[in-house]
Amino acid sequence: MIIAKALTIAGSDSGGGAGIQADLKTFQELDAYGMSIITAVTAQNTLGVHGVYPVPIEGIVEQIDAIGNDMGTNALKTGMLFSSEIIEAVSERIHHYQWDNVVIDPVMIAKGGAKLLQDEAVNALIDTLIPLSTVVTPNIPEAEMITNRKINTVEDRKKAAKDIVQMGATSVVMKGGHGSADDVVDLFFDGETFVEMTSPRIDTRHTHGTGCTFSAAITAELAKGVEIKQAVLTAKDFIRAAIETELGIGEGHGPTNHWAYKKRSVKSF
Ligand SMILES: Nc1ncnc2c1ncn2[C@@H]1O[C@H](COP(=O)(O)OP(=O)(O)OP(=O)(O)O)[C@@H](O)[C@H]1O
Ligand SMILES: Cc1ncc(CO)c(N)n1
Repeated sequence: MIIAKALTIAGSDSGGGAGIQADLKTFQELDAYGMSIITAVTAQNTLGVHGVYPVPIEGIVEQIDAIGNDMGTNALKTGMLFSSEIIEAVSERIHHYQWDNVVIDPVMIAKGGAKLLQDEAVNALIDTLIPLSTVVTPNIPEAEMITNRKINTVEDRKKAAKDIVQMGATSVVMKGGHGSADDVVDLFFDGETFVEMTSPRIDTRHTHGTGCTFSAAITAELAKGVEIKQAVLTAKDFIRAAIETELGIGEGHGPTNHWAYKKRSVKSF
């Protein structure tokens, strides 16, 4: 049996709904063998981020080398990278190991408002990481930061997606979770064609870690050899099932239900 291997390079969420923990749960549910590089430890629950402790660069590089020198990976994603130094070190190692199927979730701010990426690190993201990516998955505020554009209309989104491809990304999914329209529209662009992936907005406050879970699902699918557009469609199904069947854990923005997709075999696309 060939085992698909998937790697996450991200921050730890003690609450288990986002970050490394969401990624590993998602990899497991989608039948990929999960591995992790921890870039920062957060003290976090459904009420917010209470502390951020970046791992020293040598510790991050040593974790990556431990995987690169032995196990390898079929796909990887990045999440919380926190500083330009971490972004540069991670980019250099991805390049060194010639890893492909690279999913960049440009995590910047947690739902409660805590900064998970320092402002000055956006340039390092653009210069070193985006050019290595198979797909970049910004939400609207992240796409605004990366492209330095205000995004209000669908046309604005398309222009921003084109800008990100110009920066060296192979494809982009601009996520539409933020906002209050009846439908959530994720815009996929592969450099040539735009595809709007639309689903009904689910009315819930339990959306902690939706972005992490979505990008982890794309990564697991790429690890198994699925092509990018289909990987994104499956990820949208996965996150939809996970949001629809909330667990009701915690007093604030609770985690999504990582079991739901496999248990229900939801297929809506
Ligand atoms: N209320 C919702 N109903 C249906 N789908 C949603 C909802 N909220 C988010 N999604 C889906 O979840 C995925 C992640 O989108 P979102 O815009 O929430 O990412 P994000 O802001 O990066 O998340 P995070 O806050 O975890 O970083 C997308 O596929 C989006 O369509
Ligand atoms: C560690 C971590 N990564 C990403 C997010 C974004 O959801 C978060 N809240 N925490």
